[in-house]
Amino acid sequence: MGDTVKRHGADTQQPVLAAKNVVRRFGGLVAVNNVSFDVRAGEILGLIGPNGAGKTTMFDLLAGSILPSSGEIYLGGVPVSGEAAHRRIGRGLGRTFQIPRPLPNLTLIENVMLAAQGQTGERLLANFLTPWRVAAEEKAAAKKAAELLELVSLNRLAHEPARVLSGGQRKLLELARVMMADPAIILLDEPAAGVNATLLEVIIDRIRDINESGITFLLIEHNIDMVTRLCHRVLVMASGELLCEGTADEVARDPRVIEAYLGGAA
Ligand SMILES: Nc1ncnc2c1ncn2[C@@H]1O[C@H](COP(=O)(O)OP(=O)(O)OP(=O)(O)O)[C@@H](O)[C@H]1O
Repeated sequence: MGDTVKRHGADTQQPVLAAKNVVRRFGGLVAVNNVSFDVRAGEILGLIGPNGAGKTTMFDLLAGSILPSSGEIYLGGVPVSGEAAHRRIGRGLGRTFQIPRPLPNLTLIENVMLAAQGQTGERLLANFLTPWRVAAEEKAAAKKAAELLELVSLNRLAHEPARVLSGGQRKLLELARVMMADPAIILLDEPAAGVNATLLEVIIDRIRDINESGITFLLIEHNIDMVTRLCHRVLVMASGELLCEGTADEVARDPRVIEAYLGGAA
């Protein structure tokens, strides 16, 4: 796990992840407008809002794929706004994408192993000088990858090429891949999109299990049933701004939220 962020129970006062007055402009468009929020250790926080609200831009800012025009992002209390995405992964931030793209011809287990952080085998000189250490690390990574595939209910397919997977199974594989780096918090981008009803239940159960093991989640999701069942708290964005926050039931009844969705649909 990253040094910066501890799993919940270690320090419940400090938010795992925080945005303070974050602004992101694309030319004249303000995609994220002065947004502030905390993600508390151990929670599953939902991020919802109509199309174009700024949710994906917010994820890109949190993960470090893009930098804010102003404002600050904190990971475990440490300011990280200027840090590259891979540094934030090292600090305990994991992220999945709406459309996962595993390497189709590699097996599931190989795909998960590829996500391992800082393997000695990646460094040529170390590989040459300490081959026994590389072999031991590879064995440990294979064991961990197998356990993670079991955790996401894909162990049966561990030695199949990733190309055989359905869209929903790719989401589960993506979850296993992200877990390989021992994240403290995982940003999930639309885990329910394009997933059939049976697999959706598996995904909900697995996210719940992983959360109960101590990992915090922030998830963008349009499937309100999933949000209601999983999220302890929900943030609503519209037109780049944070409109309100509360439980799923509270925000669903909020007239500003209803208005934002009706406006977006018009
Ligand atoms: N790279 C970019 N260049 C210019 N405009 C962008 C860029 N990325 C996003 N935008 C604009 O920023 C606004 C917010 O987009 P964003 O994708 O963050 O919304 P969203 O809430 O994730 O929407 P959806 O639910 O449809 O994915 C939109 O008006 C979008 O067109």
